[in-house]
Amino acid sequence: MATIKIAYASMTDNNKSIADYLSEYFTQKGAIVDVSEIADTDAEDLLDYDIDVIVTYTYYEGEIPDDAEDFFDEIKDLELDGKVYGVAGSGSTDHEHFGRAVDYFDKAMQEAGGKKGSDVVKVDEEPDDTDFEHLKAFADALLEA
Ligand SMILES: Cc1cc2nc3c(=O)[nH]c(=O)nc-3n(C[C@H](O)[C@H](O)[C@H](O)COP(=O)(O)O)c2cc1C
Repeated sequence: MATIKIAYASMTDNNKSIADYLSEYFTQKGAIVDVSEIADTDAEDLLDYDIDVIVTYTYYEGEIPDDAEDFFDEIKDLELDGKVYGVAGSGSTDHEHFGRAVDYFDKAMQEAGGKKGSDVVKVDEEPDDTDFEHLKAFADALLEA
């Protein structure tokens, strides 16, 4: 049975909805899921699970959220050694750098030696039914990676 960590950053709950959806879906599929806010998570915790999922908003002009900065920096010191990961997140297409924090985390996890189990998923503001379909495919790809 796969163990999965979902670490998320969210101010107005769009990314919390994504994390909650993924948590429910993985649980339905028989995985053991642990969900926490990035601000309360040590990056080293990622080493304890079979699959790591990061869910984040993007802030300022395409930046990592303040509450995710420490966690992001800690990822650089990890040796993920082929561990499967995926990154998703809600941003806003009203901004020039739509969902860029998602790409930053994806790159950091890859550079730390993670195995990308799915393409990233970016959501425009609140997730709708189409987004949930994309998130389901994202979750399935991670389980199969
Ligand atoms: C001041 C500010 C700056 C933002 N900058 C960006 C940005 O550069 N790129 C982006 O995709 N979204 C940007 N956003 C939009 C948020 O990432 C988006 O609303 C997201 O859904 C918030 O997620 P949350 O509800 O989980 O907090 C910005 C929002 C605010 C309030």
